[in-house]
Amino acid sequence: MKALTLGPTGTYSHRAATAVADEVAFTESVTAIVEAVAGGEYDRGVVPVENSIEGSVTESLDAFAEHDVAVVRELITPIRHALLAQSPDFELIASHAQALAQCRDYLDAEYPDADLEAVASTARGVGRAREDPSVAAIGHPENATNGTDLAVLAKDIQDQSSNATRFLVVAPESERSEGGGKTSLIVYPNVDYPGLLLEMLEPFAERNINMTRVESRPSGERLGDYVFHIDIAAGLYEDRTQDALDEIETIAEDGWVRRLGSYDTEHVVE
Ligand SMILES: O=C(O)C(=O)Cc1ccccc1
Repeated sequence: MKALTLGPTGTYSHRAATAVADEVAFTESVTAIVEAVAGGEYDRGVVPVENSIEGSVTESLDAFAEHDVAVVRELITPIRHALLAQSPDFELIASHAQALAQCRDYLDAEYPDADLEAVASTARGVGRAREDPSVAAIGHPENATNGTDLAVLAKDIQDQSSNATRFLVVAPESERSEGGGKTSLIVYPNVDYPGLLLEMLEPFAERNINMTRVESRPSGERLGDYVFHIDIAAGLYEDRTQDALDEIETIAEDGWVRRLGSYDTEHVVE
C-alpha cells in the first residue's frame, strides 16, 4: 500500500507513515495530501492533526471539511525534537511552525537572538541547514545520521517532555469503516441561535458518549459561522452513535454532517 505524506524524507509524518504503508511518497502541504487521496491518486494519506503542546494543525482540519475522504486509522507518536546544524555558530533556525512553537521556551532561553523561519516541514528545515552553515534546524535527531554534515547540538528540546502528535490516516471515502472505538465527525449547522452548541452536545451526553474533542473552525462563508470538528469515544456501528447522529442531523438540517469514520487508537513508538 502506498501512502502520501508530508515530506521530504525525515519528517515526523514520514516516520508515522512507514508504520502504515510499505511505500511512502511526499508532498509539502497537508491539503495536497487530502486532495490526492480524495482524487483517487493515493490509497492512503498520513496527516498530522493535533499536538499535545501546540494544539490543532488547522490546515488538516480545514482539508477534511473541504474534501470527501474517510479516516481509517489514528496514530499517536511521541515527538522528541533535536537541534541540528553544521556548527553552533548559526543565525537562523528553520523548522515547521509547530516544531518552532513546541520549542519556544527553549529557543527564547538559549538562542534569544536567532531568527526563526517557518518552512513546510521539519525535514525541509534540515535541508536548509545542510545547504547553509548559518542555518540550524529542529527535527528528529536521525536527520543528522548517515553522510550529513549536521551535528546534533541538543536533544529533547521540546518545552514539555511528553510531547505527542496525533496523525490521522485518510483513505478514499468508499473505505470508511463503522468499526472501532472512536469516531471523527464534522458538523456544519449553518444556523446560529442561543444554545446551539449545547444542543449539539446533548445527544452525546444523554447516551453516555464521551466527546474526546470539539473544535470550531471558521466555515469561510461569513464571519461568526463555524464548522465543528467532533471526535467521540464510540463507533459508528453502535446504535447509540446512530441515534445521537440522527438528532445531530436534525439540528444541522440546513447544513451537513460528515461521518469521517471509526477507528481504534494506535500508539507508534519513535
Ligand atoms: O514537519 C514534520 O516533520 C511533520 O511531520 C509535521 C510535524 C511537525 C512537528 C511535530 C509533529 C509533526
